[in-house]
Amino acid sequence: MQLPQAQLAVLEAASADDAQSVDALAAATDLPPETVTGALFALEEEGLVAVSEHVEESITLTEEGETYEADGLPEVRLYEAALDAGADDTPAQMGQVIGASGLEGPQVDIALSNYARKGYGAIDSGELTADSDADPDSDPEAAALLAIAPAEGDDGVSADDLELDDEVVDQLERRDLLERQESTTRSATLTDAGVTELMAGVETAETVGQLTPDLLTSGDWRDAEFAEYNVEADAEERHGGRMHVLRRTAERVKEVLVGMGFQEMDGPHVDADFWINDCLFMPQDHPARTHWDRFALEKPSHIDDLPDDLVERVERAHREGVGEDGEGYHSPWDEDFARALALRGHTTSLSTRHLSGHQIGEIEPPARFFSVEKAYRNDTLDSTHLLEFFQIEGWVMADELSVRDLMGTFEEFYAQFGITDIEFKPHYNPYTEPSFELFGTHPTTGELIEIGNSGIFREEMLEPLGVEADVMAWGLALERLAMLVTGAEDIRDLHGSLADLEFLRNAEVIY
Ligand SMILES: N[C@@H](Cc1ccccc1)C(=O)O
Repeated sequence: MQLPQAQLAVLEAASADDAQSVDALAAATDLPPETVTGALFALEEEGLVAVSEHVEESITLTEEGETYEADGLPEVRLYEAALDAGADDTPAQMGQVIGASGLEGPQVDIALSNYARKGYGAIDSGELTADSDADPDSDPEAAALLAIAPAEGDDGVSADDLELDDEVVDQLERRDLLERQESTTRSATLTDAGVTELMAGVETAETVGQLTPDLLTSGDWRDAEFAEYNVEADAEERHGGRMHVLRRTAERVKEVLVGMGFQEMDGPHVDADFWINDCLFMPQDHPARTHWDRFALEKPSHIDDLPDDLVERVERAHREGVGEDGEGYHSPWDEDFARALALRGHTTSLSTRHLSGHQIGEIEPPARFFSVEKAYRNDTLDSTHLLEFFQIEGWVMADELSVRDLMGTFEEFYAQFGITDIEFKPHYNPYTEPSFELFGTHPTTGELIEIGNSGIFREEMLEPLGVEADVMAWGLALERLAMLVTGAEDIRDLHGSLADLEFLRNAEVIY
């Protein structure tokens, strides 16, 4: 019989008695593991080898798990401090024991929530007792951490080898102290037919793996035997470049909005407070206008050019209000304050610029505009907040708009991303009445997350801008939409210096 070279090499390296793994066969034949796997599948099809698969679970400690493996579990450290404080005898002040334990930050909560569960003692109205029978040396979770901790150079241990208690492992997994991985190993033995063929003598068949220009020009391709493709063979993963999930989500959002009849707005990232806040009837002493939220510009610090007539009308709206029963804010209004430059805290500055007629000329109703652009806020970074983020800004100008139009627009928009369960909550903005926040359900955590803010622009804002029709408007968070669409649980996985490359490589934007 004739076999392609790789298959023959694998057949010769295989044994009838001992199952050999792909890695062992790869080492013996000097072939890459994926070639060996391919050859094995072909040989199995010929009935010459039997291939068995073994799914192995391996366990590794997370960074937090490693910390506790080295320093002790927080609840054990708390117990030890409690014993030192004599809490096995008389209850001790919780604050003191925590101080003495050296536990800090989130570890304190972790210690407290595991302390009673694991029988180390009780916590009651600020006092802590220690159970003198508890034995941290036989803490099963601590023992499991030790057993799993890798020896130098090891990458993960086989779960089977460890003989760990399933419940303990589950518990540690819930605590995010370990991770499980599964890998499939294949091994092969010669079948009787394989042995027989080998004894009868197998020759190398000249097979061609790749069609070359030579084969084509010489005409040799006519007689060549081509190696078969094996689409199931394991192969090395290659990661090419791809468009970032956020960028892809943004592109998709633009397509959807253009499809819904919207036109795109453009405008400056650094803008005068006038356009960012004053035109929105935001009082100059509003807390969001202080340095806490705002990235002010030092150079230049003020805009040169504002339309005088508009400044005058906006000032009047702030001071006196709009309409017969207008009241205004009774707070100072200062033009210099309105001229100050900052990184825009929302892209609603683009909407005020456009609605005023000063950006692209007068806009007549009905009109629909949007932007998907960056906004900047001096927030505290956490799993749902970044200092800069993308807002999906939009507005519709028409006669007789109602809340139903607003809700219907969101339902139509989010449905394009498979999100059909958005929820609305009444909200307050100085520039809209009524106002709504939008929430979506996170696909994996099930948590409700805020995805946007919206409303119908009020008279006090529209009148100075010279708009007579109704305008409904919104600012939606692109990152939050991306979280709902991709299942990302932490916004910092998406962008910034902590971005999760693995996630970015594999995340899909489904629509
Ligand atoms: N500017 C608001 C969003 C918004 C825009 C327009 C109308 C209502 C709300 C925000 O950043 O949250």
